[in-house]
Amino acid sequence: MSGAVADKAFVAEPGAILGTEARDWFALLKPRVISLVVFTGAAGLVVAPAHMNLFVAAVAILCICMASGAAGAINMWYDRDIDAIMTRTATRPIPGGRMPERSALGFGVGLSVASVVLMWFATNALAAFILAFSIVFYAVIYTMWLKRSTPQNIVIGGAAGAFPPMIGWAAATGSLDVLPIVMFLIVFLWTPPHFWSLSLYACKDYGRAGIPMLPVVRGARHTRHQILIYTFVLLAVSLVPSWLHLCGWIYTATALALGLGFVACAVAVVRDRQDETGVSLTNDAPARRAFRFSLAYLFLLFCGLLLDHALVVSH
Ligand code: HEM
Ligand SMILES: CC(C)=CCC/C(C)=C/CC/C(C)=C/COP(=O)(O)OP(=O)(O)O
Repeated sequence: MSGAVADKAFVAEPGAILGTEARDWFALLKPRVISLVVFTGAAGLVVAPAHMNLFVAAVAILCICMASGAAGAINMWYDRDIDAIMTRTATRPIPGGRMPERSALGFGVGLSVASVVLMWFATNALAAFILAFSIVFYAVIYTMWLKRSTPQNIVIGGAAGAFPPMIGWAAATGSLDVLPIVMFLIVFLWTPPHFWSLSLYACKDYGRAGIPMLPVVRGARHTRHQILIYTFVLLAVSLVPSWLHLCGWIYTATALALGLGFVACAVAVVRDRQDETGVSLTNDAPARRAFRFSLAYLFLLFCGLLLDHALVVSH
């Protein structure tokens, strides 16, 4: 969509109250998504072997929050044309006509710069560098390039959302180690089954918007099998910290139980009743369940890691 067209679409409501505007700025940050992103970043910071000043730790977590929100705002600015087409995203602040596109871009870029500078001053150059790289990875490499060009978009682009545990660890220690790299790999391998479960039932939306998501390009049957493969690999990689004796039994039991639960969800997705083209005859009930489970999986796995760190590893 050209700037002129989008600007015409923006009609400032004369009676707009501050509450409505604040809600739109907030929505631009994709707050529910960043809550989990920030939690994984905080987990990386907490399990790192360093005694960090509480105030500095809080500032570092705030920087991850600002950066992921900023990247989300730039994503919404760039994707305003396709967001207007998809039912799920049509009421977002820009396609909904409640925010001028340039304001969203300025907000995203300003917040990005502020988050990186603040992280550098508060912690160290390594954490600030990975933070900046994550913003560029999500806002430019995923959003502006991969998302519209390849069905592997979220496999590669998923790296953006996997960096926060490394950022948290780097903020605390000024360096990296095996555990934050494995935490990166866990989020990286979790992203495809997380997103492809949703894309199975949001497939029509993506098709109409011309986004080459896997079920649109390769079909639902292929996507179901890919989900199953990734959950198996995720289960194996989630146990690496146990094999390397970086975690204790609480983490191992959590990873095993959650991993088997995720595999069971994926098996149900593969076995869903389908027509001859692989399209679900159950309104994608198993895929919807797998998506919900993916959110619980990542949250609880990192809870297990934190609990393990508090009760087992540090004693
Ligand atoms: C490229 C990678 C990813 C893609 C393409 C993706 C895509 C999506 C999409 C399309 C939704 C639905 C949002 C909606 O209904 O408006 C969603 C929801 C969600 N995603 Fe992801 N996601 C990715 C990575 C991540 C990461 C790394 C995290 C956190 C670590 C995450 C956490 C969440 C959460 C918490 C929700 C639920 C939001 C809600 O309830 O509205 N996602 N994701
Ligand atoms: C520290 C830092 C900068 C981290 C970045 C973390 C982050 C925001 C990861 C991406 C998660 C996400 C919402 C992807 C969906 O994008 P989409 O455009 O495919 O989804 P949409 O259709 O809902 O807009």
